[in-house]
Amino acid sequence: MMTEKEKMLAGELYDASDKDLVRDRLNARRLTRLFNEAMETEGYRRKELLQDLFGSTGEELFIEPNFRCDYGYNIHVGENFYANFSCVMLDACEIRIGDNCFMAPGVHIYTATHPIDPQERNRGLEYGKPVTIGDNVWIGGRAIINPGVTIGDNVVIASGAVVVKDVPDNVVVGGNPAKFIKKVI
Ligand SMILES: CC(=O)SCCNC(=O)CCNC(=O)[C@H](O)C(C)(C)COP(=O)(O)OP(=O)(O)OC[C@H]1O[C@@H](n2cnc3c(N)ncnc32)[C@H](O)[C@@H]1OP(=O)(O)O
Repeated sequence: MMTEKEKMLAGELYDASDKDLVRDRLNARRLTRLFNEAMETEGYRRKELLQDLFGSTGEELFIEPNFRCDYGYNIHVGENFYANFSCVMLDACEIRIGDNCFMAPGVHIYTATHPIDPQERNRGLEYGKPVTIGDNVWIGGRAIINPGVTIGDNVVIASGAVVVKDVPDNVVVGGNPAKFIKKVI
């Protein structure tokens, strides 16, 4: 029989009140609290805390506090990752981000979702869909990346975009829902 964690990672309905998942979220809250409280002069400690929190990282990464996530271990960022203030990543499923990706303030990435049917939703079960972001992606301020979205390489997401569908390589998209704006030369 699958554990609740295995179901969560497989994108199946799962019970988030499962004791192992509660423990894992508490650990992520502890690490993010320590990260968010670390002094601006403690760059090395901040980086170590992120490396403990995330599933994998490159050598170079910098996140401006405050940062929030659910589990941390489902987040994989490539080389040279940067996120500005108030980034939120709900990582019930994997969030995979390539190399040289930059996030402006207030970017939210969600893998977590709930059933549309209220009866099913009220049973307390939820599920997730992974998010994948390619290399050389810049996400503008207060953009939201919805569950299940894949973003290609060399993409710019305009500020305030709500990305609900996959985005191909080499384009700028924006708006709610995000649509093609122009090609990246
Ligand atoms: C780590 C950090 O990033 S911190 C920096 C924080 N800064 C930001 O988040 C800024 C993000 N920048 C943007 O959103 C910019 O508008 C960009 C990069 C998407 C586009 O900039 P430019 O290439 O200069 O495009 P330009 O201003 O000419 O606009 C092109 C078209 O896109 C539209 N557009 C521009 N920005 C947006 C937006 N945020 N949402 C929707 N449409 C937009 C314009 O209205 C224009 O449409 P039109 O051709 O019909 O007139």
